[in-house]
Formats: sequence, C-alpha cells, structure tokens
Amino acid sequence: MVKEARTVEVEKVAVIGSGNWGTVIARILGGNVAQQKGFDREVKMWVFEEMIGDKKLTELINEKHENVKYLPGFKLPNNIKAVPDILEATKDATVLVFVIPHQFVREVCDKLQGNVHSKAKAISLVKGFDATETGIRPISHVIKEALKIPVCTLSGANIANEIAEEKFSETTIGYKNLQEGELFKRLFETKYFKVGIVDDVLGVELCGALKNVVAIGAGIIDGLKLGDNTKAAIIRIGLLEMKKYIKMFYKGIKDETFFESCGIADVITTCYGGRNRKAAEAFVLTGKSFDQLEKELLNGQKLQGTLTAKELNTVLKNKGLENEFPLFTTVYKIVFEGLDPKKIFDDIV
Ligand SMILES: NC(=O)c1ccc[n+]([C@@H]2O[C@H](COP(=O)([O-])OP(=O)(O)OC[C@H]3O[C@@H](n4cnc5c(N)ncnc54)[C@H](O)[C@@H]3O)[C@@H](O)[C@H]2O)c1
Ligand SMILES: O=P(O)(O)OC[C@H](O)CO
Repeated sequence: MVKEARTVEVEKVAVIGSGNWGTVIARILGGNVAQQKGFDREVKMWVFEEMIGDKKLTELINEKHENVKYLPGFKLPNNIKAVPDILEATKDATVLVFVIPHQFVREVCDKLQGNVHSKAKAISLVKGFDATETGIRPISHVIKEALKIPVCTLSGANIANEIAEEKFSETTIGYKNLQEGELFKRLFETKYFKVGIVDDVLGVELCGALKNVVAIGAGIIDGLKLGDNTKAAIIRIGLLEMKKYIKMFYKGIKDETFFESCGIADVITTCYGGRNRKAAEAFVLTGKSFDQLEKELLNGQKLQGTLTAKELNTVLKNKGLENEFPLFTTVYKIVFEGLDPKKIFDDIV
C-alpha cells in the first residue's frame, strides 16, 4: 500500500543546524518559502549557541542577518530567525531539515523525541553515520526511529561557499514517497541549485557519508604532491569501494544513484575543494594532528571524514573485511595508526 505524503495546507520549515552548509541552506529556504505558495513565511534556524566576543551568536544573526561565524559576508533573508532552543525552533514545524555534523544527531533527536508535529516529515542533509557500540547506522534511520516520521535525504556535489556565491550546482534528493520528493524539490531548488530526485533514500545518503573518507585519501595525495592521474585513481578506487560497501550492507540501492550528483559528482568535488581534503593535505605537509588542524583551519567547522574512517574501520575489522576495502582501511591506518602516507598505494595496487 502506498502511504499518503504528510502534506499540510501550509508547511512550516525549521532548519536544525547553522554551520557553513546549514546557513547556506537556510538562506535558500528563506528565499523559497517567501516566493512559493503553501509555506509559512518564517524559517526558524536552530543554532548551537556560542559566544562571539561578548555577544550570543543567535543575537548577532538576528541583528545583522548574517551568520558572522559560519558564513561571514553573506546576508540572510529577514524571514530567517535564529533560535537557541531546539524545541522552540521546531515547535509547529511540519518540515524538519537536519543539517548538523553527524556526531550530534542522536543527541538532538533525543531532545526532539515526542515533541514533533503529528504531520512532520524530515529531510537529512547530514553526511555521516551514527556510530553505536554494535556498528554504524544511517542517519535517516536514526531520525525515523526516534521521531517516527518519514525521512528523505539530500546530498550532492555541494561545497557550501560556492552555493552561497550562487555558482551553479546540482544536488540529489532521495525519496520513498514521490509526493514528498516533489515537495522537497520545490522547497530546495533555485536557478543555481538544481535538484534531481531519485527513489533511493539510502543510496543518496550513504554516498555522502562515505565520500568523506575518499576525500581524506585525496588530500593525502595532494600533500604528497602526486599528480592529477593519481588523484583520478583515488577517485575511481574510492567510488568503487563506496559502491561495494553500500551494496554489501544495504538492500534496494540503485546503480543509477552513483551517477547522480550525490555519487560521482560529489566524490570529484570533495576530492578537489572540500575541507576534509584540505585538512588531509595539511596533515601530510605539517605532521600536525587532525584535531589541531581542524581548530587551526576551520574556525569551528567540523571534519567528518576522519571520524567516519574510524567508525567504518570498526565495522570492517569486526567483520574481517579490511582487505576487501584497501583504500578505506589504508586511510584509517594513516590517520589513526601512524602508517606512513607514502604507503597509501601499498595495499591498493
Ligand atoms: N560545509 C559544506 O560544504 C557541506 C556541504 C554538504 C554537506 N555538508 C554536511 O552538512 C552537515 C553540517 O555541516 P555544516 O557545514 O553545516 O557544519 P560546520 O562543520 O560548518 O559547523 C559545525 C556546526 O556544529 C555545531 N556544533 C558544535 N558543537 C555542537 C554540538 N555539541 N551539538 C550540535 N551542534 C554542534 C556548530 O555550532 C556548527 O554549527 C555535515 O554532515 C556536513 O558533512 C557540509
Ligand atoms: O568540506 P567537506 O569535505 O566537508 O565537503 C563538503 C561537501 O560535502 C562537498 O559536497
């Protein structure tokens, strides 16, 4: 039986997260809800509160209409309201947009449990897994189980700052219910942010989670000053390992998904322009730890690739599969076990 989508007459949108991507997305959504029928004009954006000098970040965002820490230099529409309390930010919302680093999702879901609108639906833009003692779970499953609501996913070749500059990009939304997929496409699409929709919630999300490990590999290649051919090899091998892992552990994943923006395109962009790549290059060049580099290079933004490499390795090790995923395994060993970066291809070729 096909379930009806949880649409209401007027959809009220809340953005859960206000980092670099969270703020760019809030900016897009603020613009779109003001122009489209069927949406409440205000978008609340949950902010993990912090002090900037002697002022709260939420106060600064609401006064200046700019996220001075995570997206400086770009004005937000006036209909975006920064809110420090998660329950107040999501009160009455029928659309919950999750865009926070993966390690914080469970904590946020715990707070939201039993407190969401009866017709609420979610879309996860998070790239990562939820790690438990027994393994790793897709973030969409965590949200669905905690809040008992349907969850779509959005992922793509989407470096936040480039989209803030309104440079043309594509993205992919994974849906289970077509009506919800179409609703989210209407909500997110702009002239410069083109949305493709596919009937593959997990395929979209898992590509986004795993590509962050490949990005670390690409940064190591850049740090070693190997060339474009080598980078292309990492991209190809990385994409193959992503596909193999996803198909090995999850059912119903579509081959075509790997050719959407969330697949091949995201691996390419992340291996050239992402924060994981940048930090891994600096790791090779400076010998500093990733924790230190995250602090020095990212001003509060978070790396996802190192944590994901570790979480993934626990699964591979427990299942005796390390040899079947030599790139994922080697990246883990370089980052966490002191393996010489120059040995990156030793187990691959
Ligand atoms: N930045 C990009 O270009 C980009 C693009 C696509 C997808 N993504 C994905 O979007 C997700 C969010 O990334 P981002 O770039 O918006 O964030 P970010 O890395 O720029 O910022 C980190 C955010 O985490 C918040 N934070 C810190 N401690 C917290 C805590 N204990 N609980 C909750 N929040 C806390 C900070 O306030 C900040 O908003 C990630 O999964 C990322 O992989 C990022
Ligand atoms: O900056 P990164 O490495 O977190 O990657 C950003 C986006 O995921 C690229 O699509």
